[in-house]
Amino acid sequence: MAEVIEVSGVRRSYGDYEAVRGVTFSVARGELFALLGTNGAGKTSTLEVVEGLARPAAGRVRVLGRDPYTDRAAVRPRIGVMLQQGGFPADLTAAETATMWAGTLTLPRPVAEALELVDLAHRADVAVKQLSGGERRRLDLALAVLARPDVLFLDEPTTGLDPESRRNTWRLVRTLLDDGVTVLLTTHYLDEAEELADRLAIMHQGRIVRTGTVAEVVASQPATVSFALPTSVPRDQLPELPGTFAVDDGRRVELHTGTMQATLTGLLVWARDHGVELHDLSARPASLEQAFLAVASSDDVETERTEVAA
Ligand SMILES: Nc1ncnc2c1ncn2[C@@H]1O[C@H](COP(=O)(O)OP(=O)(O)OP(=O)(O)O)[C@@H](O)[C@H]1O
Repeated sequence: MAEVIEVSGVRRSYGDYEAVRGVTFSVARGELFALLGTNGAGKTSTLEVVEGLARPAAGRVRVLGRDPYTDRAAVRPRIGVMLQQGGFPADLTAAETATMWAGTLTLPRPVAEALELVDLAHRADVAVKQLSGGERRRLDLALAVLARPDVLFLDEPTTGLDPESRRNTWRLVRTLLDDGVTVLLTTHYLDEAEELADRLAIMHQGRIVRTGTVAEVVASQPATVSFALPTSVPRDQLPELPGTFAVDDGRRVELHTGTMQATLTGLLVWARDHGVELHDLSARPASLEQAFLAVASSDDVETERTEVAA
């Protein structure tokens, strides 16, 4: 499948500070790729380079086969951009804002259709300054889809939206993907990434530290098997199983394992052979949140180590 977005070894600096430190990924047509990461990880800095708003200090970017910075005139008409903070003239209405923006485009959607797509048709004649934060966000999205873009960049598109509006936005994004639009998204909402992303990357301190499908990224973390041990069974009678035992003050036992099936089999065979009934037995894979937190905390440890060494 043809790659619509290709990013290879991209670096970006602000003065002496290198915010993006060699980022590589690609996105195929009709695919949604999500960039996740801690605050300041470099998501927006990366997105701006791919959008052609900034030149990378090093590396190569292609969008629809062209350099989005040097070949901006060719790329810009085919992309839609929803920035983290869109600036609108406050006194224009939503419809006037969209009409003004449509005037800069070659073959825009009808303004009414774009507002309808983001559920703002009923607010068309309301001045931007009177729209709520979430409504402004949706107006921003309407402008991004006005040009019928082949590639859509969404920087935290649902921040500040109520749950229903978020779900409506997700529905719109899915419709666009079905139509073959390619989407690069940044978000702090892990459920949003789980809902929408075909593949994702977790960035931290300017680098991609995990990437793949949600399932692949989650599989990098241990699953949890837990149960309550009957009081009649001493803890030291538990079998030797792969994974770490974490026994709290009560009778609850937790195992963290990278081989859930083998661990469960060992546990259940032991329980059967010893006539032990395991109460509240549960086995669950890691969540995307756990994978995310592991990335964040592993670097915290590194920072702490550095501080101790210094
Ligand atoms: N214009 C700028 N001048 C100097 N430093 C900047 C500038 N823009 C961003 N940075 C720094 O670069 C780093 C990456 O910022 P960036 O906005 O790309 O992160 P992010 O992952 O999008 O963060 P967030 O989740 O908070 O939006 C941060 O340390 C930030 O302070």
